[in-house]
Amino acid sequence: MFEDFGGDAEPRRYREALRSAAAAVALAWRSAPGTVTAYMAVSVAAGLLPTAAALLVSRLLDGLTRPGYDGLTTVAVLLIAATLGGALTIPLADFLRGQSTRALRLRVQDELFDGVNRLPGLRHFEDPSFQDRLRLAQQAAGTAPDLLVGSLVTAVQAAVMLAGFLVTVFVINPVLGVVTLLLALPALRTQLTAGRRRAELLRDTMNNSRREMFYGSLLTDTDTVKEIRLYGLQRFFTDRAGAELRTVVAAERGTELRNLRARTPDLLLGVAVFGAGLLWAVRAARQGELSIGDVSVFIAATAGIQRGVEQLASTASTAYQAALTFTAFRTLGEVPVDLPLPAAPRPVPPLADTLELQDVWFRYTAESPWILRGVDLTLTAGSVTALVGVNGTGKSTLVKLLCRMYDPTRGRILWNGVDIREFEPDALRERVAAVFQDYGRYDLTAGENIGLGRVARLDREDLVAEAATAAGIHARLSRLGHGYRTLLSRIFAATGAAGAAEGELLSGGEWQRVAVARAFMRRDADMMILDEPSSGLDAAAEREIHDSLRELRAGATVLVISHRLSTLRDADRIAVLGHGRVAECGTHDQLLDADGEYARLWRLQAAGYEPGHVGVADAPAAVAAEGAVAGPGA
Ligand SMILES: Nc1ncnc2c1ncn2[C@@H]1O[C@H](COP(=O)(O)OP(=O)(O)OP(=O)(O)O)[C@@H](O)[C@H]1O
Repeated sequence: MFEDFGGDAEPRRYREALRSAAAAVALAWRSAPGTVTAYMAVSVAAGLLPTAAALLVSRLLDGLTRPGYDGLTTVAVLLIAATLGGALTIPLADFLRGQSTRALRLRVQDELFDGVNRLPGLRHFEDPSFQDRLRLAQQAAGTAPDLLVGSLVTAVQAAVMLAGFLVTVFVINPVLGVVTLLLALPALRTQLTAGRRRAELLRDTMNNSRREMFYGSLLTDTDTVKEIRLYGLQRFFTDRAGAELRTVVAAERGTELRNLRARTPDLLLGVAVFGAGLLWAVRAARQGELSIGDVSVFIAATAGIQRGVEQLASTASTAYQAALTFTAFRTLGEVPVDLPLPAAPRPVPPLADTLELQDVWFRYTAESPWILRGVDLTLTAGSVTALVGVNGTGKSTLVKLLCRMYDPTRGRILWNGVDIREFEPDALRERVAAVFQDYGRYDLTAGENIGLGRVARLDREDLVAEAATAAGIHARLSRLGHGYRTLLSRIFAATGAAGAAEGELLSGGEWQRVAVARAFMRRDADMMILDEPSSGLDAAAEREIHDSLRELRAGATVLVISHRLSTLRDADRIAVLGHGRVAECGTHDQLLDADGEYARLWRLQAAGYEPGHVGVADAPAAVAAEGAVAGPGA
């Protein structure tokens, strides 16, 4: 596992790395088998050429010193051919590597998103350690397979070159050959440790790197840049980004210093062996035991072996690091799904009876406080239920449970009497339309922003316009430069024929209507959930949406959450959530008669405006009411 590779026993870590390396190479192979084969072949050929060139140089030198030797031209031509081959294989290998990297990028994107999309709930996405892991997986998936294939090729090249040089040195001085080869072992171990340290560094600083990116994005994000300027936060966030980066850089420096210290003895030893070999070769040449050509080959081969050993070791280091980080990607598919899925899911029937929360308890983690503490609530099919309560009482949390983004920690939610855990989450969600409090604003066209509500009908302009009309946004969207095809974006520019940027902006309330229209694309949904659907709307729009809802909801079961009680008085039932439970439940009149929390909230808001009338005066009134109730209820 990714979490374990720092503290694990060495052999198990190597095994994990090997599995990851195999998976990464297999991934690269699956992406572009032909290109990867060609790349390897060209690279191996490139590895053979230096040895061939060294041998040819030796032949040439010997030929020059041997009177009457007539093969000089052939040797020279071969040497030129080897040089030419060397020159050609480099750009060709580069191109092939680029090709395989491009194919890999396409493949990785699919596999990564498949790994993420198979998680049905929200829990992992709201867990910072999962976010760290995801980021590492993303980073590793994009680079590790390529690095590993590259390392494999480099290793084969280095091994081929090494073998050639080793044979040469063995022929001249077997002892020196063995010693030089043995030197590879400590160097290899040092480099593997260096690779592990780098992989651990990447993992351990991922949170800092993500924060650094986050602070950086705040400084440029269109959503935050306004406040940043108003409050003069540029320096503040720049410093924070800088502090995170400094932490990463300091950790990197520490790791690289440790790696350098560990490597120095290996390097010194290598030079000592080379020096000894050189002295021996010079002495042997003086005594006539070696020819000048032998000495030149010997020097080139000893240096070549050391270079090869060094290259092999550092390749192993890179590969080990890449393999360890790739573990985050490889094991992404092993992340347990956050919602247990039934072995034999039941089909979700139309909601003909009730949707019932039975003694539902919920907290986000085992350490965090209970948000819901035994909620009992029955939504009758075809009726409108309103949910009210002060800020933070868990209304939106309850919505997440109804959409099965989370499962209740205790208790059950029954759809026509069947526990919703017996359904496929996607099948359940197919039957639900929702406007979340924090709905999405997609940098897509106006039509797409609405059509996403029923993506299979994204291109049905008639249905999109119908939903927009019901949400009271049709006229506005029709007036946009390109109507429903206008890009609603502040970060992307659609370039038109004249080359002008065509993205247009909507106001907050207009965006909210677009989100409502998106939900209205699912007018066939059994359950419609509206979490503060009109908080940003003007009075007329709010009335319009509620009228549409009345018209559209025919047959649908509706749950509306709102702080504006005036918009909820027509609901069939109003449930007041307080202290994690349904404190009161009834019709508007029943709750007023009961003279409890609802009646108190109602009177507070009514003091600001006529009940039922929604006008400009309701905004301050609502704020005043919320402020007044937040204290005791919170
Ligand atoms: N993902 C989360 N992880 C941990 N705690 C959360 C998470 N989301 C919400 N909470 C906590 O759950 C509590 C209830 O939040 P929730 O959004 O459900 O309240 P609400 O009743 O909808 O509030 P409001 O009226 O302000 O919209 C809050 O105190 C919040 O801190």
